[in-house]
Amino acid sequence: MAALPTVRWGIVATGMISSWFVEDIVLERQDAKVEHVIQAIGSSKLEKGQDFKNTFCPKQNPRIYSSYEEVYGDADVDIVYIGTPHGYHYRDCMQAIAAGKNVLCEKSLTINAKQAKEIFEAARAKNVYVAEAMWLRHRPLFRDLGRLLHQEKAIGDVTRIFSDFASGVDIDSLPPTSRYRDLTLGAGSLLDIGVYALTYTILALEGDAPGRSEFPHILATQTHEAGIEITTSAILHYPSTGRQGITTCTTKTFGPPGEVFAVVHGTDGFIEIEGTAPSIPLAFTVYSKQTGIPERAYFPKESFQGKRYEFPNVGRGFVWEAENTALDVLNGRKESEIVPWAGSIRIMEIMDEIRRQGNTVYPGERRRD
Ligand SMILES: NC(=O)C1=CN([C@@H]2O[C@H](COP(=O)(O)OP(=O)(O)OC[C@H]3O[C@@H](n4cnc5c(N)ncnc54)[C@H](OP(=O)(O)O)[C@@H]3O)[C@@H](O)[C@H]2O)C=CC1
Ligand SMILES: O=C1OC[C@@H](O)[C@H](O)[C@H]1O
Repeated sequence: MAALPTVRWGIVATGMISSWFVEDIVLERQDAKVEHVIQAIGSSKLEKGQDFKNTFCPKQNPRIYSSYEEVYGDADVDIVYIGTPHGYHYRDCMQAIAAGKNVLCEKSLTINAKQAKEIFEAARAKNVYVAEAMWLRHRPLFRDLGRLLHQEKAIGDVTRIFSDFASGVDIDSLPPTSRYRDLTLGAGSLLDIGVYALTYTILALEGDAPGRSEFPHILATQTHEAGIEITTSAILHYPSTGRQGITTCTTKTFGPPGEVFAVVHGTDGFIEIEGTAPSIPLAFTVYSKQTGIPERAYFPKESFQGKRYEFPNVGRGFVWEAENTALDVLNGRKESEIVPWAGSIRIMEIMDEIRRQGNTVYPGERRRD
């Protein structure tokens, strides 16, 4: 069998998400298209980096550094994966780009749209690849959902969507330095989990070209506890199509596990999406409109069999993102088709407007009325 092309990752930060990502990409898979090498690990402490390697990629032989800058300076690193809290994404992306590195950076890409635009401008100037690690967009479920909605028009023309991400975090019990509490790290439910609920909304309402349609009218409200935004509700309305979405998120409670977290309605039916969490969707069901009885165009759900599509997870679900990103870099692309720059800017702009209305301001930002 021909050897697989190799991509050499530099991992920046050794927190939870970096461990999930690295464990997944070193999984041995029959259908792998790329061999992922963990070339370097950068951490605030050398011992943390060493422990990380021993625990999450024991068969790899990375260089372990006690700074992120050394990862950026390592000539054998093809792409840097940034797993720091969102408050540091701008700094870390800019430093990696300045060193000429390709970058895959965790969601939310930045704190605001201005920072995201500056990152993309810097990447363009340096001719390097940058993408936001919105792993949801790389999942086969998400791709098939988009195709059914917009190419096959399985529910006719999309008219609206409800989408939610509820995740119970006992913020009070966490130390003030936790990324769920520290505003300099980007604490708040919208940037942490609302970004997923919005990703479904944008897929449904903006179609396959996120960020290229008109900007929606937005009506939003946010609740804060001890200065941290813990609950957001937003209505998005696209005037030219009349499409509407209600997008909500909260860190105050868990949604029912495995239950529906988003529903998309169209002129000919609706689709329910479910899974472990909105970031880990596992199935959706398409319900079609009944014809011939105009006043009862839909059966009550209990007596109606929808068509269910299931999508098993592989590992934790990061392999698709890692593989698509590696192939982009190996093929010399500078931008992901799946998570394009315009899409990341659009979602940051929408979150900026929601935060403006909700009065959520991060350090270094000016309050806008
Ligand atoms: N795609 C997904 O499903 C998920 C994505 N995420 C995203 O990943 C990012 C990180 O989240 P998560 O891994 O949960 O966070 P953690 O707190 O677990 O880890 C963050 C790591 O960043 C480094 N770091 C640098 N400066 C700081 C600082 N001042 N305070 C704390 N940590 C710092 C540390 O690594 P070191 O000491 O090694 O330098 C730390 O371990 C966030 O942007 C989040 O939105 C999070 C969870 C799931
Ligand atoms: O990306 C994420 O997905 C799962 C959540 O629990 C986590 O807080 C968030 O960062």
